[in-house]
Amino acid sequence: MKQRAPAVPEKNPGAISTQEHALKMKTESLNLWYGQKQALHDASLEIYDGSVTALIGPSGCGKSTFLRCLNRMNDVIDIVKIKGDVELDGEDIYDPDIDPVQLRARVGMVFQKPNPFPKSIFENVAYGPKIHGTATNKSDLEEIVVNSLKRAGLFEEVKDRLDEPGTGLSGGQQQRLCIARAIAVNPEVLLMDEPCSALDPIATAKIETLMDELRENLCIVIVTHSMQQAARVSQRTAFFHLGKIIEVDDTTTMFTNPTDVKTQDYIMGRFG
Ligand SMILES: Nc1ncnc2c1ncn2[C@@H]1O[C@H](COP(=O)(O)OP(=O)(O)OP(=O)(O)O)[C@@H](O)[C@H]1O
Repeated sequence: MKQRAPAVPEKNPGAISTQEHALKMKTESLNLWYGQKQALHDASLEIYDGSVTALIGPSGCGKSTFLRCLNRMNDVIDIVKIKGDVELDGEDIYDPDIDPVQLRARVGMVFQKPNPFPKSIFENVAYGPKIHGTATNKSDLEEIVVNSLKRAGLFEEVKDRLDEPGTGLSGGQQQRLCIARAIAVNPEVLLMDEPCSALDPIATAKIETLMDELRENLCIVIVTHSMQQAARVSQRTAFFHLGKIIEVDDTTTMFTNPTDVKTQDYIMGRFG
């Protein structure tokens, strides 16, 4: 059965003013090849502070590839070649002087499948601050871990078992643990690649609420297959098709009055 266009839910956070929110990241004419196969074509996007940007589009259109360009996660794939600009606060993140490890502390990432380390809950969150040297002593570290777990909405559920393995938590709790781990190093941008696809509706709702709280202090870019989720959590949406960004606009406009016929067809469920 064909999917119907998602009504923009009442919970939709509404548009942000791109005048009032600082431009945090920007891609310009971004092209990416996996060997001979071009996966991104001249992708240009502006990403604003204090907002959630949703990347939507049919399977294989390049959403995850684009997301991974924002913190150079594609660097680890040998056959990848990239051309074009990606800026963070006006600085080229592909400049040879930029250390990708430091960059990934500023632009953190949460993946589709929760992937806690095989360590305790405490150690999962303490890992980043330890390797980046953000905590100078034990009590600093404890404070960072507790605060990160609180910000990720997980502390109350785990406060009595911080020494137990992170892998022993439920799927939704593990994903919030991964969010706590990502925010423990105070990233400025958080990339989320289908963070709720392995979660039930209650765990999904918790993550969505969390995203709305977290965006006060950072900017979020989320890849989602769910148009309803894009409409619920994001202020801006970019529609991808065959490696191109076809349309980008504030989320309400995108879902109620898209300009491009391909966007209309996708959100009406005519393909994808
Ligand atoms: N490591 C890789 N090596 C070769 N090709 C790849 C690799 N990763 C992705 N691709 C190809 O690049 C294109 C874009 O893939 P990508 O995963 O970015 O799309 P997507 O929109 O995120 O898809 P989905 O919604 O199914 O996750 C696809 O044709 C895919 O097969």
